[in-house]
Amino acid sequence: MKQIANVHIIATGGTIAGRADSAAATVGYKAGELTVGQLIASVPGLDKLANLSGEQLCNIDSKDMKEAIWLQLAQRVEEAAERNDVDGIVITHGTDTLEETAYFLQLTVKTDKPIVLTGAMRPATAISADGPMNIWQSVQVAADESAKRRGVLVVMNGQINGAETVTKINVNALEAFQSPGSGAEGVIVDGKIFWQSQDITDALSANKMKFSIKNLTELPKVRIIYGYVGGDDGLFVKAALQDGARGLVYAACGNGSVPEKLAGLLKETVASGVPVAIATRCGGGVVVLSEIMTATNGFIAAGTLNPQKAKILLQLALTKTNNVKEIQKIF
Ligand SMILES: NC(=O)C[C@H](N)C(=O)O
Repeated sequence: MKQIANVHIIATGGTIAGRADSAAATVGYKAGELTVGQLIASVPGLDKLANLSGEQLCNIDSKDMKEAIWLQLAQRVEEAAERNDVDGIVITHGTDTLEETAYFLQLTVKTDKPIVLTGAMRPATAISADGPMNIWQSVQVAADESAKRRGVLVVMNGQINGAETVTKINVNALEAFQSPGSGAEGVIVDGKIFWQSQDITDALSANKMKFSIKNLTELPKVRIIYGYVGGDDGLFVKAALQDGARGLVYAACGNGSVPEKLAGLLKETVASGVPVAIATRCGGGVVVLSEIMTATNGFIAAGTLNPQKAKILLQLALTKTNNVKEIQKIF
């Protein structure tokens, strides 16, 4: 008899575990209601795909995800990945902050086993709920040898995206997640996985790059400042600094376009020892800064990372060093 893989499911809540009063409701529901056991039971034949175990870490709407929960989750994922009787891990999660959790795990969890995050856009009680198929496909990816050494993956709506590139691009559609620029790593069609990217990492060197969170009880405070017309008075920069921010991410309107009025304050911020990463609100492209902005002013270019992911990398970089040049290298 063919051996099937062992997949451990960690449930955290979200719409995938959401319940509404009516089967037609896709908005007025409560996220984080079903338990991990109920989620597993809702997918017919899942036990034939893999030997399953499950745990409930929390049961929340992911708008309420906390960095303290990330620290617990990363530890639980790593512990599960170290077990000989676990071949892959699936994490069920709300979609609103799923990309952030995925990227945090990507930067912190040392393993070469598949780690897959999934969620749903329709609550579990809806007609044509997308959760069960997403769970099925996630377990399938987590159980597959070919998904090893690909970093943390997000499986939704038949697409497999990488944690670093994926972002939620639609608030209603089932195809809510995409990787602008790079595209999906793979797709799942008719129960088969088709990889579109051959981007397999060397697990040893990838793991060496990971940040250790073992002794952390909280992450350094980093705030995102959003760029927009009329938002150049520095109010939020000053408030963030007063509140003890150890780093800032500026979500510029374009490629590194810091308004003249704000540039002075941000330069002073860097000079005072608080690093500033420049990302973009554009949703695509690579932020590349001029020599003057990096070498002279000490700004950090976020590259392809969106502001919310640049924030996570800056937080973790700050656990190692405050040195702007070092942090520029990490980015
Ligand atoms: N589709 C979803 O999962 C949205 C929900 N608000 C959540 O992030 O938990």
